[in-house]
Amino acid sequence: MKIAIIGTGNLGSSIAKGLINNKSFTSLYLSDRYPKAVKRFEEVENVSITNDNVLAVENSDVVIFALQPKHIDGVLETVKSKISDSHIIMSVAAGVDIARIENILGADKNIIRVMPNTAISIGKSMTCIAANSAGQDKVPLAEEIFNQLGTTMIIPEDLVQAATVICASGIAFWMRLVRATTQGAIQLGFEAEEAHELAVQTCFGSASLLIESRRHPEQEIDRVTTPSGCTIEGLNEMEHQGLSSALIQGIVASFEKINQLKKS
Ligand SMILES: NC(=O)C1=CN([C@@H]2O[C@H](COP(=O)(O)OP(=O)(O)OC[C@H]3O[C@@H](n4cnc5c(N)ncnc54)[C@H](OP(=O)(O)O)[C@@H]3O)[C@@H](O)[C@H]2O)C=CC1
Ligand SMILES: O=C(O)[C@@H]1CCC=N1
Repeated sequence: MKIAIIGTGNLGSSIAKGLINNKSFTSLYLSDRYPKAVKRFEEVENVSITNDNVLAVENSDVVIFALQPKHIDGVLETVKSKISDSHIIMSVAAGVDIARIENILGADKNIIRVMPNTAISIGKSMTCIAANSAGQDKVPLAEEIFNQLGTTMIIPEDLVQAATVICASGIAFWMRLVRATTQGAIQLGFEAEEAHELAVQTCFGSASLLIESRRHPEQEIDRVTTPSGCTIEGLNEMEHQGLSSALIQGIVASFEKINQLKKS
């Protein structure tokens, strides 16, 4: 598969790293106006680093646009004459809907909105996928690419904004929870590095338990909360302080913001 990534900042370079680790391409063009974040991939076989977006499009079948919303329209305009009916156009831009891309490239082009997160760099992304009408038969190919880089879910386009908040911004939300746990552990007497290790491994164990047991979180909580014990004491205090409510309100605030971005 001949793949191009246009825009190799935080997310574009993470996708590149995941693809390179997995060797899941026959050629990979990485294009950015200043491709510094991917310079380290210069020597990788079949990887080309460029600042020529047109060259990248011309030499690829799948083109992933990993640009900020404010840049994507301009870049699409400059490459649109090179985009054919056989190209598969993917965009990860938050708040940029398929209609906006169709307005520039045409509704007859295969357009797929993909929403991964930065864990794609280590093959652990939760990636949501939604396609336009023309691109429906290309969805299995998108699944094939992104299943190698984590887990995928096909969703209707009107849920992509919500998926962005839960899965893409979600990385930051979970990181903050890990950091808070670390701060708590330091207060209880651990060195910072030890506290970090304890927090990360416990977080990893919790997610792994849910993935492997397929049980509801509350069932796992029941197995930890000894009656009159310390766990329920801590959990109840967290809820008195608004833990669940704060998380839900944060998710809703993030969703409201992404909907404003869509209109701007
Ligand atoms: N970061 C994340 O975790 C996630 C991001 N997204 C979405 O992905 C998109 C990219 O985000 P992110 O990677 O964080 O953003 P970045 O700003 O880190 O990356 C965008 C890259 O595109 C480059 N660029 C700008 N204009 C051009 C151009 N004309 N030609 C080629 N390259 C260009 C930028 O260069 P320069 O720096 O010089 O402007 C930058 O390197 C956004 O739309 C974001 O909403 C979605 C999910 C998760
Ligand atoms: O914060 C943002 O707007 C982008 C979209 C999701 C992750 N980063």
